[in-house]
Amino acid sequence: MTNIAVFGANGRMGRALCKASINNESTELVCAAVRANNELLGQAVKHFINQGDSTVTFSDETSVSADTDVIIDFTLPVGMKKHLAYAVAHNIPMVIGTTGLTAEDMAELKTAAKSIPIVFSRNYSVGINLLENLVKTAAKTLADDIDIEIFELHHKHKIDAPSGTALMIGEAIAEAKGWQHDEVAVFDRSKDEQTKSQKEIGYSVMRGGDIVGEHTAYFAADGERLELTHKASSRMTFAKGAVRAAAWLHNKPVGLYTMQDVLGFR
Ligand SMILES: NC(=O)C1=CN([C@@H]2O[C@H](COP(=O)(O)OP(=O)(O)OC[C@H]3O[C@@H](n4cnc5c(N)ncnc54)[C@H](OP(=O)(O)O)[C@@H]3O)[C@@H](O)[C@H]2O)C=CC1
Ligand SMILES: O=C(O)C1=N[C@H](C(=O)O)C[C@H](O)C1
Repeated sequence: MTNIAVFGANGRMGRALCKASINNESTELVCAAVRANNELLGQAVKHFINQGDSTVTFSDETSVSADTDVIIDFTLPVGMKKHLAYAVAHNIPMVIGTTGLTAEDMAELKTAAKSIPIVFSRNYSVGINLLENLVKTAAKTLADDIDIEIFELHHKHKIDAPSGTALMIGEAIAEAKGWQHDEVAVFDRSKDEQTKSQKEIGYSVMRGGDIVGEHTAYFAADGERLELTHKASSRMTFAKGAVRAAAWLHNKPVGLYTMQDVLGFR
């Protein structure tokens, strides 16, 4: 059994993670942590997530249950870094899904993974992790005159853009092509006064309503176009994946892992 503490437990993903931790037969939710000023402190989690059989109450993120085996964090970069420091200080493995991280944030995460085991993925669905491998095959197989674009759609509350998943897909394509992602990523064409170059990965973003998350990688040539699309229709998909990652991570050696490792894809 893996005892899980969910940080940011009142968030959209936090709620789904609490539910998934309760419902997975290899895991138990032992702690639902929120910020010290949160009005939910002390209230029963089961009422909040409509899950009848948990006795856990919301607790302060600075004092996590002593029997925690793995912390899960889907918050914001500033929160994630605070929670990462807590996990390192208390020697607790961590599953991280927070997106919008800078290169400096990633460097911090990699340093932390030298003292605790960490799974970090910008998408915990099985489908996107398979898509990551499919786009690599497409990028390697298709001729050099292909134009590559990534389009993502998310709900109106999402802060970071492009999504972490879109960047993950773009980075996978760049790696397969032998390109430096930073050199080929194009986020804005509004000031371009010339046509695109062949060595580009263009990103487009749509935000609206309650869209859970959709990603398409386009490989467009003269005369044909390949579109590889993934559509998530429930946050429980990501939550179940992250809880699966937590159970997998429990008792693993120190190091930085991804969902590709959890799924046995590499
Ligand atoms: N990797 C994946 O598969 C997925 C990743 N995500 C990512 O997960 C993250 C959260 O998304 P979502 O649940 O929709 O967002 P929400 O806005 O619903 O939740 C954010 C949570 O983070 C907490 N938080 C924010 N700032 C801090 C802080 N400084 N310290 C502590 N806690 C903080 C919030 O607490 P409070 O209410 O107190 O502000 C809240 O609980 C995003 O980065 C998103 O991109 C989402 C889905 C899948
Ligand atoms: O914020 C979200 O909702 C999501 N964020 C992740 C991302 O940035 O890729 C994953 C998923 O698409 C949902």
